[in-house]
Amino acid sequence: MMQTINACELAICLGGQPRLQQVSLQLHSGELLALLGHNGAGKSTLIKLLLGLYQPDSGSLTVLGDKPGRQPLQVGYLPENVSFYPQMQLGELLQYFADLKGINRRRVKQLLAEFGLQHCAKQPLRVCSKGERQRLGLAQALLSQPALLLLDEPTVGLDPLASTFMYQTLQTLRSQGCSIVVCTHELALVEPVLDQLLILEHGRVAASGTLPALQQQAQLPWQIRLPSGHAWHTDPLLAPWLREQQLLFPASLLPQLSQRLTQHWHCVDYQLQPPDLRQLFCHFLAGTDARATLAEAV
Ligand SMILES: Nc1ncnc2c1ncn2[C@@H]1O[C@H](COP(=O)(O)OP(=O)(O)OP(=O)(O)O)[C@@H](O)[C@H]1O
Repeated sequence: MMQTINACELAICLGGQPRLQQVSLQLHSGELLALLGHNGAGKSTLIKLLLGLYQPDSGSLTVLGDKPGRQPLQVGYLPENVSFYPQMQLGELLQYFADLKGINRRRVKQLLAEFGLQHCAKQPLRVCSKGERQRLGLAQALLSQPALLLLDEPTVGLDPLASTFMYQTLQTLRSQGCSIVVCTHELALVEPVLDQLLILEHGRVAASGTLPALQQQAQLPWQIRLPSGHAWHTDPLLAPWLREQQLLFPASLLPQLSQRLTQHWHCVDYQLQPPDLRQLFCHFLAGTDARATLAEAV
């Protein structure tokens, strides 16, 4: 698998303050990285480094085997607050971006159709809905069929259907070999599609790796929801972990408990739930003040 991003010990100061420190990250082709962190953690700053808009003060960074910013057509970008010329028509604007990148009209038509934007192609941007503008934003990022897509909070303000559509699109792109970095607070939406996670806390890496690796590392309790109609409390092996209709236990006990359920109780219809991304996020950012309230709610 080709390495799309190779970042080693990146650091940058902005406005006289360290904004990123010792940030390392490797991403391969066809992988999706969820870039998470509290507001002001440094997510957008990292994206700007990947685009070559900022230069690191120290550390090394290659994007598609090159210095960042050297292959603009290979990198698609959807900024956080995308604003387009309000008086331009949606289709006209996509064509304008295509012309800037030297891309032909067929691709513009194809993207308008793919993103369900044909009906509003002749509408000025100022009357287009947030969802239509965001789909346009993604379409412009995909004009040149980039190998790497960088998305900064792509679903802010979108309704649940539009957000789901956005993540389905990302999943398709990923399966076609596109590498994706998505910066988001929509943990439930990104969880099923991510390959890797990078959680930033005040510019430093609070956690990074795959979801199973972080689930292992966090050592948060796992849950098994049990079916009703059994006297679970009579089992000396299960009883210590029983809370109403569920077992809450350390991951290391999973083989033992699941064996007990299947062999002793002949129970196979239990639901196993490892810690989810929201719980992991709170766990790894537990020291961050704003996170404390959130952690209590989980
Ligand atoms: N050009 C700049 N000059 C000075 N400070 C900056 C600059 N760009 C970003 N910062 C500061 O660096 C910190 C990280 O900002 P950044 O935009 O990367 O955070 P973020 O994680 O994307 O936040 P959010 O989730 O709120 O979008 C913030 O404190 C921000 O004010």
